Amino acid sequence: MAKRNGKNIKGIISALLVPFDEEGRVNEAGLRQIIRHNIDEMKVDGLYVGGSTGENFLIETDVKKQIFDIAKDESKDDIHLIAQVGGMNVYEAIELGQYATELGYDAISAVTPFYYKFSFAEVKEYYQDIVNAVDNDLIIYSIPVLTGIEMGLKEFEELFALDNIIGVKFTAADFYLLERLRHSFPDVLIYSGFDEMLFPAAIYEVDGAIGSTYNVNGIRARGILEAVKDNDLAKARQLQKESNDLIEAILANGLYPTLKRLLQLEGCDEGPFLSRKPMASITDEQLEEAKRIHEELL
Ligand SMILES: CC(=O)N[C@@H]([C@@H](O)[C@H](O)[C@H](O)CO)[C@@H](O)CC(=O)C(=O)O
Repeated sequence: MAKRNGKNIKGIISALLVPFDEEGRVNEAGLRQIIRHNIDEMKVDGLYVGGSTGENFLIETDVKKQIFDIAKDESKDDIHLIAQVGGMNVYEAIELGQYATELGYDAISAVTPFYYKFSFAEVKEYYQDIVNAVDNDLIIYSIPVLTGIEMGLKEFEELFALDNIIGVKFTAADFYLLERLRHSFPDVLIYSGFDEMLFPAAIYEVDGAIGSTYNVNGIRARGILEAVKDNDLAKARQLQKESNDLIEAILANGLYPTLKRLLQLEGCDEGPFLSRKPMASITDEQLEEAKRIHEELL
């Protein structure tokens, strides 16, 4: 299939949650409901498939492909699709990137390799290897707090100079760096990666946001982007405050189990909505708190 134009991907992009059953298999019917909920109710502009929110680092290559298949099949061409293919295995990243490109994904994304303390030269070669082998646009995924890979303006400049690297998912609270990046690379796509910091990121004119909580809070998030564009900062701040009341409660109760429970309470009710081991199953207390969050904060 022909390469799609990742440059059009802007706005609110949900990092797709994936429900699993007791044996760790994908609950396909539930996954399809989550995708439809994102498209029909949250009105998202796109889905980020295979992110950490999809528990991607806990699953096998063929299951990652299965999830890419289901997301493409269910969403057709209704929204943009980004396939997160990165990890510690560059050969897998290439295989998955080629697979998602064949399926018609608009772009791929790859987290910086983690765990080992890779040098910037190694990180750059990883991206070079992926873009050499995959005929698609690529969005860098930078999340230093979890990967330990810190990059500054100079490093980003080197990566943006590589063919087909079109953007970055910027998951950091470094607003100085964000401002410098926006100023220096007006044509590079920048996505805010921390949902609780969307308002300040929007002030710096990010092109969009990729995050987990948009699965249930996509409408408020869009409101933040629109209010900032309209220069209605009081409204944007209020929406971020409401979002952060919600995000704070979700994080305190356990991110993925709570988001999955909220989706169930929103009507995505087909089959089990468990996490993949070694992530723990939701407890009765967490279920109770999720109910309260749904009633009071959503
Ligand atoms: C570490 C983490 O979970 N980050 C989330 C955020 O959406 C995050 O859940 C949210 O801001 C709450 O802290 C995303 O940036 C991750 C993401 O999009 C992905 O890889 O699935």
